[in-house]
Amino acid sequence: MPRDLPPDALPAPDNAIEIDGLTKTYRGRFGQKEKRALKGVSLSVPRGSFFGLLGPNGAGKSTLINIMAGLVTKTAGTVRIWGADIDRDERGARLAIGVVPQELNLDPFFTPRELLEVQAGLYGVPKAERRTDEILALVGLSDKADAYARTLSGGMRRRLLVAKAMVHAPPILVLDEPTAGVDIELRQQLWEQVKELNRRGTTILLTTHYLEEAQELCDRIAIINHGDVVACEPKDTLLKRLDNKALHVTVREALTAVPPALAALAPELVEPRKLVFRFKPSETVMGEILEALRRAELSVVDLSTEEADLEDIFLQLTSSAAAAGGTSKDAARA
Ligand SMILES: Nc1ncnc2c1ncn2[C@@H]1O[C@H](COP(=O)(O)OP(=O)(O)OP(=O)(O)O)[C@@H](O)[C@H]1O
Repeated sequence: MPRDLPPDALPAPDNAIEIDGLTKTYRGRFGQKEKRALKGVSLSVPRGSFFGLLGPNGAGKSTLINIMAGLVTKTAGTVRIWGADIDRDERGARLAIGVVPQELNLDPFFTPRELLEVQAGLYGVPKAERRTDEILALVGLSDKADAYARTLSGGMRRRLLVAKAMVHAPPILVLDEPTAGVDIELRQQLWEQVKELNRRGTTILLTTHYLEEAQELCDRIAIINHGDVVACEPKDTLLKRLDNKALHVTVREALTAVPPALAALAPELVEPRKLVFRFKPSETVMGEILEALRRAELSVVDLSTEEADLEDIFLQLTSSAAAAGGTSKDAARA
């Protein structure tokens, strides 16, 4: 694929990716029913963001990524990548994006250096502009530059795929479940490298099942379920959505029932000396609970709080979408 403009010479749009009303229906074959994998997805990925696309198995994440990568044909809707419409300027869209696929599909008889050189050739990157050694260093594979790919560990292969997606210096990097099967240490290394790319300005779109990773890495998160977007917000807004906190209190006195003075707060007596108060921080301040405990003449021995995390939100949103028959807007408003 010849390349006219280095991606950094392209005008920088506000949104690295803009998806509007995207639908995909896989035709049923061999008597199977057709499958609506995407049901009118609209999403914007701001330039420079670290964007997480979360969803359970079969939600439609790979379909979405494969449409962006030009591997799957959409049924309807528009997709603009770095300002290039995938229907009208397919090449512009392809040049602006580097995709790290889920499968470790590498030619075993190429070395990392050869692989990156071949890939650079495919994208028409002139020899003088190739950054093979720099990219290998960035993904921590300098010392394996001349080893056959088949001798690399799973984690190294994964990092090589990241390197391969970067040879044409795309301003957007898409990672489809990049840490599946990668051990914890290598996962951390990979994340550090991807974070560094993001700090240097690359927009990252990541799909993952690991909620805690999305929580740690991403600044914006979209949740997709049954082909619908059920949430798309800055991470902090999403985390604030669950207005729920739990206060765990250990008291000196052994209780057999919740004292009447606490009844209005409806705590749960989980053990004779342990009470759990669930409350909405927007409505109840913790001081009110402590004051009620004092009125009930209980001596507090220990206190700890528990905040909602992304996992809670994820479960809440995906289950409410299922209950609502999977309609995105209703679920997102719920
Ligand atoms: N080529 C295909 N033909 C028919 N149905 C398909 C095809 N590819 C995907 N599907 C279906 O479309 C839906 C979305 O699949 P997709 O792979 O996009 O989900 P996903 O969110 O990426 O899941 P996973 O995390 O398991 O990869 C699923 O129900 C899947 O079975």
